[in-house]
Amino acid sequence: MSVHIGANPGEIAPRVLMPGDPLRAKWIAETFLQDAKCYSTVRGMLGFTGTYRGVEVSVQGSGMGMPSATIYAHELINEYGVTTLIRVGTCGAIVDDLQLRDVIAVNGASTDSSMNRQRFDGLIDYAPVADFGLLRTAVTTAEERDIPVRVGPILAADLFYTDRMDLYDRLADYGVLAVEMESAALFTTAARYRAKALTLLTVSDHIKRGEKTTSQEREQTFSAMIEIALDTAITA
Ligand SMILES: O=P(O)(O)O[C@H]1O[C@H](CO)[C@@H](O)[C@H]1O
Ligand SMILES: O=c1cc[nH]c(=O)[nH]1
Repeated sequence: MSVHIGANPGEIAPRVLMPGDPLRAKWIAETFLQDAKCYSTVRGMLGFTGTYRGVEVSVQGSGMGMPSATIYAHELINEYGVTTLIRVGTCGAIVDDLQLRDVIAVNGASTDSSMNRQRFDGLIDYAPVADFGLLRTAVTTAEERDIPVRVGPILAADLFYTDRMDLYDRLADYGVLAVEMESAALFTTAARYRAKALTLLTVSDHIKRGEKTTSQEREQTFSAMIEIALDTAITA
């Protein structure tokens, strides 16, 4: 057992899907995995291992925000030998040509978090990026499944409720598609410990247009993203 994950050694697969929402983890395990078993209920941050097309896959909730996601990524890699982490999250779009439920494959994550400023003494603006092999597999998989996927960069933000919408407009001018709250930390942690990481997101909100999905939809309905993530995970 690690501090925040109640699994015994060997109970977590080398490939892990990471939704922020632990109940999305439960839904993924129950809907997509065979013989899924819950290995951790610590802090209600549920984790499951089962098989997908005969390959062992785990699903671990990671919570909201970069401090929480970093704890789970760190322990999965360093205490359970996880080599592939695929975040399956939700996001708020900030560009006009994204619609609710569109899927994004994230290639890089800008951030307003100070975590990497601490790592590099404020001297370097480190660029957290996705693993290219995972990204390529996800795009190919999506094409094979006929699921449209937008590849591009996002902002990993500390604030869900911002009062600096002007900065979102500026980021959109620079090609940033959407905002979520974990990927910069996930990509950085994976790079630091030589693991591979990717983020797939489903647009749950349009921040500029004020459009939203329900919490039930965020928990239980973003199947296209999960199918791409699972196919990518078992190919990794
Ligand atoms: O749906 P998840 O994966 O939690 O991701 C997004 O949703 C949460 C905010 O509602 C943040 O964690 C954000 O990154
Ligand atoms: O971080 C997030 C996630 C979903 N929607 C948002 O607006 N922000």
